[in-house]
Amino acid sequence: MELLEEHRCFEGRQQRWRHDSTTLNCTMTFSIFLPPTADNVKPPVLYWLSGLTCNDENFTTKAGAQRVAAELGIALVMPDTSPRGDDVADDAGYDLGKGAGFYLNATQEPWASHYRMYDYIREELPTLIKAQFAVSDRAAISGHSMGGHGALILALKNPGTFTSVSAFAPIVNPTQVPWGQKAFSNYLGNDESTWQEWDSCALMQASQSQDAIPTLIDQGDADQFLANQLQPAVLAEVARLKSWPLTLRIQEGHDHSYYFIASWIEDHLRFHAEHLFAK
Ligand SMILES: N[C@@H](CCC(=O)N[C@@H](CSC=O)C(=O)NCC(=O)O)C(=O)O
Repeated sequence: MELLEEHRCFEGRQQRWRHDSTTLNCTMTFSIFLPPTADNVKPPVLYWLSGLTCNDENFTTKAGAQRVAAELGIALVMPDTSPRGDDVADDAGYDLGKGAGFYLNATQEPWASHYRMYDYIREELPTLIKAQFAVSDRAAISGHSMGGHGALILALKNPGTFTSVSAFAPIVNPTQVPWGQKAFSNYLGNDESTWQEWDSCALMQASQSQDAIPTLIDQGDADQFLANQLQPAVLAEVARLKSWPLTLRIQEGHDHSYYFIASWIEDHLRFHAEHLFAK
């Protein structure tokens, strides 16, 4: 691992690291915020998954999460959104290829050799974080848009791994909307039955009641992608039918930007803290 940057931030440390990923078969960069802690106290971790076109720095520099994470004693881990490098397949569109990994494991060429973001976030990155940093085993997950989809599917597919999940303007039903259909047909192929295991609505529909975890979704009503890409009400309806503890909040006047995330991230951190620190 190579330390690329380090900054004091409130009473904690904001760092950026580069490492070789065996899962993704390329060099990756991630950011981490380490809060101040008393000696021998290991903070829990909130994994943040960003959206289309992002890398690890969008959330780090725009969301303003560090002040409250420092106060609460939560470490923040911000991975990149896709594999990177000259030999990694890409597409001219902003919604496919680099910056658009969709947190799944691709099965189709030319994507399959690198695009395994699901395995990277589920296994390789947490293993590395726990080995290299003094953090506890307790973890929660959150994300925005494509990253909200990622957070939801990671939580739904891995019962017991996360204490809680939250999302800002997530793509909840990717099998039914243009962003998801473009990504899934390329990464997974045209057999739509293989898409279901990457769709949070389908996963929640098939979930067991004992696996439900507290879930918070914020959605701006002035979001330009709300009607044709996001539709969080579809997941809220599945949650209602399954008695899954999901709270969907519609935030008046907010769009899809990081100004929206910055406005509500404190609520999400306090929501996760309640569950990360529960006895
Ligand atoms: N360029 C695109 C829209 C790209 C965009 O809005 N990206 C969002 C995430 S969208 C869903 O995953 C984002 O977070 N951008 C980075 C930022 O710092 O704002 C278009 O013009 O339509």
